[in-house]
Amino acid sequence: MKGRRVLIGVSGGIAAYKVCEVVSTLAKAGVEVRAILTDAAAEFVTPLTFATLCRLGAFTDKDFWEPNHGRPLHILLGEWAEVFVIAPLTANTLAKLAGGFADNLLTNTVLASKCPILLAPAMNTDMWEQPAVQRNWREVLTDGRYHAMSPGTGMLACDRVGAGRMAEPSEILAQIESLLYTKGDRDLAGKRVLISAGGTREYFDPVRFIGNPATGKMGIALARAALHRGAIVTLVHSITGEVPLLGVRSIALTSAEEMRQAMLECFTDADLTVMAAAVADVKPTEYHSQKLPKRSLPDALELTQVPDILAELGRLKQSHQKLIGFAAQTGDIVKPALEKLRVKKLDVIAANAIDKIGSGFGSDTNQAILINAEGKQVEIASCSKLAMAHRLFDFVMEG
Ligand SMILES: Cc1cc2nc3c(=O)[nH]c(=O)nc-3n(C[C@H](O)[C@H](O)[C@H](O)COP(=O)(O)O)c2cc1C
Ligand SMILES: CC(C)(COP(=O)(O)O)[C@@H](O)C(=O)NCCC(=O)NCCS
Ligand SMILES: [Mg+2]
Repeated sequence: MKGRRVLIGVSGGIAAYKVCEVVSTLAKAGVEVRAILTDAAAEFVTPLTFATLCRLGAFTDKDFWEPNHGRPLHILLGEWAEVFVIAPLTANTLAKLAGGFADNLLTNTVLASKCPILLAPAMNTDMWEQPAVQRNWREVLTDGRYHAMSPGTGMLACDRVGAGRMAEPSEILAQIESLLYTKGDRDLAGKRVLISAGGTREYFDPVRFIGNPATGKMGIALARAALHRGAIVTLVHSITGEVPLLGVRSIALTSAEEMRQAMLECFTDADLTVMAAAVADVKPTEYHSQKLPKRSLPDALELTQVPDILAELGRLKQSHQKLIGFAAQTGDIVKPALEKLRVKKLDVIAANAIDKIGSGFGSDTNQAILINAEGKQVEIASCSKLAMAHRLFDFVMEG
């Protein structure tokens, strides 16, 4: 994202305080950031705070009317931006966007720009659910230029729990990264994408299990990337902790057998399936429903093979469906990946060197060699898992 240009529009809601973190994270990643504040936004967070975090400056309506910019400020900023983010988006500014109004720097810059615009509304539940607000929201989204970060449900600043909570900074940041990558293109629009994530656990009593270090980060990145490209996404995951993905159908489970059932159920409808989960290959043969006392623990554990989900999906695959696998390997990664691609009838495999620094389990970055059924290979150098997800979808869509 280094050197890319992101314009942040802030309208007047209390959620503006969380956008400081978005700006700070972008600036630290080397992104060129500028901010526009409405007069109401400046009541919540000062332009000085945003200007300092941005490094490149924050602008208000006072600047809009200054005669010394050379060319009009809204034209300069509109032409400069590669991605425009409006967060928080107030009911008031949303109404202006829906109507095409331009009575301040922020809304003039919207009309004087052509880049994709990411909208993150935030407001009290009664405000959000107002028919006029909902009408405006539907109206703006008919314009493909706008990308929605729909608000979530949770605790609001008025001490109420309900809809209207602004998307979290981490989600906004992820979608900015996607928009910089795709330039707003939705090449997976209407496609059903099924993704598995995380590492399964095979318990032999209520507290002890066979597992692996997978965290689900690659699968979550794939789900985000697919969602940002317009897909209808289902995420089947065995991840401990919350999966905060709004707009993704999420199925939580624990064991390989549960994952098998869920994947088989969802697979029929899927256009594209990516198996990013690390599924245990074996499970303890016996399960004890009560915790075994230490003294009763066996010296050796008898194991049984678990069904190979990916191979089963490969056998069920129809010609219109695409199936993508991951091969987490150490040492020579290409040879075993090619074998897995062929045996399991995959369309694409990502050969993943898990013994390299900044790659594989738990890390935020990844590197891989992508291989398709025709034998084409592309090496992807270390990048964020979200960037890896986009490179993978590009590779699949290019054929
Ligand atoms: C304390 C306080 C909190 C507010 N929070 C929100 C909010 O979360 N969402 C919203 O749409 N409006 C909120 N408003 C109302 C807007 O600030 C008001 O509609 C303003 O005119 C918006 O102007 P702008 O869209 O130009 O920024 C709040 C107002 C106050 C005084
Ligand atoms: C205000 C806030 C950003 C607080 O988030 P936080 O709980 O993570 O600190 C979040 O609750 C939110 O996005 N709320 C929607 C806007 C809102 O509450 N407006 C005021 C209602 S009167
Ligand atoms: Mg395996």
